[in-house]
Amino acid sequence: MKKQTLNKQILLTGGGTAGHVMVNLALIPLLKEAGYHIDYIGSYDGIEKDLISPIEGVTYHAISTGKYRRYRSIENIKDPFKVLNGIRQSVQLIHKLKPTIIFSKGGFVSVPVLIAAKLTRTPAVIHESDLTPGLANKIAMPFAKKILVTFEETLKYVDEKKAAFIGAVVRPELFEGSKQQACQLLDFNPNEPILLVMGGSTGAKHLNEFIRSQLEVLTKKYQVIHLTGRGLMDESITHPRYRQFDYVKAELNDLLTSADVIVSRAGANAIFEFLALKKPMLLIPLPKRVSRGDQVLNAQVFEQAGFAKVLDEDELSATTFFETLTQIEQETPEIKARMAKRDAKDAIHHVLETIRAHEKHESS
Ligand SMILES: CC(=O)N[C@H]1[C@@H](OP(=O)(O)OP(=O)(O)OC[C@H]2O[C@@H](n3ccc(=O)[nH]c3=O)[C@H](O)[C@@H]2O)O[C@H](CO)[C@@H](O)[C@@H]1O
Repeated sequence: MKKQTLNKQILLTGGGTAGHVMVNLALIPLLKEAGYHIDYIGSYDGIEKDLISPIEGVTYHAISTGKYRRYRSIENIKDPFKVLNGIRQSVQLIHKLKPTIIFSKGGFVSVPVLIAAKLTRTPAVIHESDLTPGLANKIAMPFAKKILVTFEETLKYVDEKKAAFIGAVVRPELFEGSKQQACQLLDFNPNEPILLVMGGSTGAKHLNEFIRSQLEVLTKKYQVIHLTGRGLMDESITHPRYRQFDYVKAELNDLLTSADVIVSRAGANAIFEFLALKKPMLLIPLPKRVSRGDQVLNAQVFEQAGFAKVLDEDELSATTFFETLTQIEQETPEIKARMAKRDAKDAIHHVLETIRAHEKHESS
């Protein structure tokens, strides 16, 4: 009798910002270990291409995608056609690759893939890291088999029969950072305080400009690491106590570990990483007027839990900024004690178990 082997073929998707790729990055090593063939659908030029395509053992497929903009633009008329083309390409890829399951981390690139999943009756599991679901995940929810969420509060926004609260997925390598290595790389003194600024994977122009305007005062007390976002570095600034990077990959764990305090936007992945590494944080969320307001809600939950202090971007001034930083310094032992009590869930294994529970069982 011919021996039957289980065909484990997974199709991953998600992108647009790094936040929509991180869970996939954490998942890929586990999937490889479990013997999956891994394909990834992303856009032609998004950050997911840069982060995923170099990974050995993962085949990256680029498709045409559209995006929803909150402002009037000619692109809003062209984009539905791009999405239609992306659906056609995804259906073709699904027919060719025959995945037993699709896992989506959200972002606009995932919309055509998930519509194609529905058309081809391929089971899909989705993950939402923000407190309120993003548009792509909202579109996918009715036909997803399971919706995994990072915030417990998200359960009230999704179909409770399908949803599971799993906590934050944090890449394991982030726990392996070394302050000493960071200080060597940066030529910083390990005995003096370090403040890290992160504007989110796509950067935050307003936050970047504000930090630069306060550098003289800030660097008197802190050595400053500034992650500006792609293409947003200001090469004209050279200061012995200031280092800027547009986007860091492998060294991120050292840089985060070295920080005594973090000033950041409130992207879901980043703030849970700071929490996992027990870093007190001052959050300046992306305002609701330029987004769907997800970061404002993420930040509120962290403030209520006593993990973060939050400043509205419209209230940001030298006075409010330095007053809030001083409060954080004074309360650091209590903040860290609250963070230490936080139950660290093994979220990434929950993702893998859910995938296994919902995939089609086909033999080859
Ligand atoms: C503008 C926008 O739409 N932002 C959204 C996007 O944010 P964005 O992708 O910016 O934010 P997240 O905090 O979720 O993720 C950023 C990720 O990039 C990593 N990182 C960052 C800088 C760097 O130099 N190197 C690096 O590896 C961080 O460690 C983190 O894992 O997705 C998040 C999760 O859905 C949302 O909460 C944000 O509102």
